[in-house]
Amino acid sequence: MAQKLELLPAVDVRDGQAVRLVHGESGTETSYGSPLEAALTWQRAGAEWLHLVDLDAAFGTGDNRELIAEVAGAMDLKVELSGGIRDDASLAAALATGCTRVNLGTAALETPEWVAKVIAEHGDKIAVGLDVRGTTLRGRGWTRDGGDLYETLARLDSEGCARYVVTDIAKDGTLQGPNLELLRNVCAATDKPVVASGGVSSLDDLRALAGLVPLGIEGAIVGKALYAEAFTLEEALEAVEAVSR
Ligand SMILES: O=C(O)c1ccccc1N[C@@H]1O[C@H](COP(=O)(O)O)[C@@H](O)[C@H]1O
Repeated sequence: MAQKLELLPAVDVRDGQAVRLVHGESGTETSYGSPLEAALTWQRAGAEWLHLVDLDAAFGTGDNRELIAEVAGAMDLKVELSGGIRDDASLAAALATGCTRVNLGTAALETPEWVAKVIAEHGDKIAVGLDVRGTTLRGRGWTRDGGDLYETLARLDSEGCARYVVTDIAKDGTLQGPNLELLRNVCAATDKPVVASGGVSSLDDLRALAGLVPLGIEGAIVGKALYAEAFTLEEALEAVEAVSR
């Protein structure tokens, strides 16, 4: 039996609300109400993971730290926490939520020494989010260029980074399908597991990602497709289970 693709339904929080953005652009929010209710909905549907993002912290427009801690604390499932984790204090607050791992974006581009240190200290509790346009990384709410994808990947690999969360910004929030070519290329460049993010629109997209598990794709973040009810989480879990049988 092949390894099953892990599914990570996303709850992105802006100004206290669960939202989805298009291309990660501030101002494109569609609101989906209470983040806790959204997270509990995915948990009740059988999710094993939650991808929980503090978008205000990522954009530098404040934070939702207490709410994020409340959501993470209410979950029985595994939580991957992202957004604004850039120094010792924000990392300590993130880990104190009891999350399974954190996902660092901007810090990996702007403070590589600190990221190397926390990778050495925390091992697989640290993932790095590689958020790209083409092959150029973007940080600070995806508003600033942050270097070349493959150079950064090689550096992080050499520092022992445990896994990567790869987002094609051009696909994120668009329901246009994941960038399979990018994901194949990243998997070819690292031996570490890769979580795919951006563009999932259908069960066929999830089946295509499940087909990349042997290359190193470990999981897929699903956002807008679930909120737009393109399929249910139960259907998604069944679809990836079927590929692994
Ligand atoms: O998830 C989004 O839609 C998103 C949009 C714009 C910016 C960030 C976004 N998401 C997450 O934020 C972290 C990066 O945060 P930081 O740079 O470490 O502060 C990234 O990993 C995405 O998961």
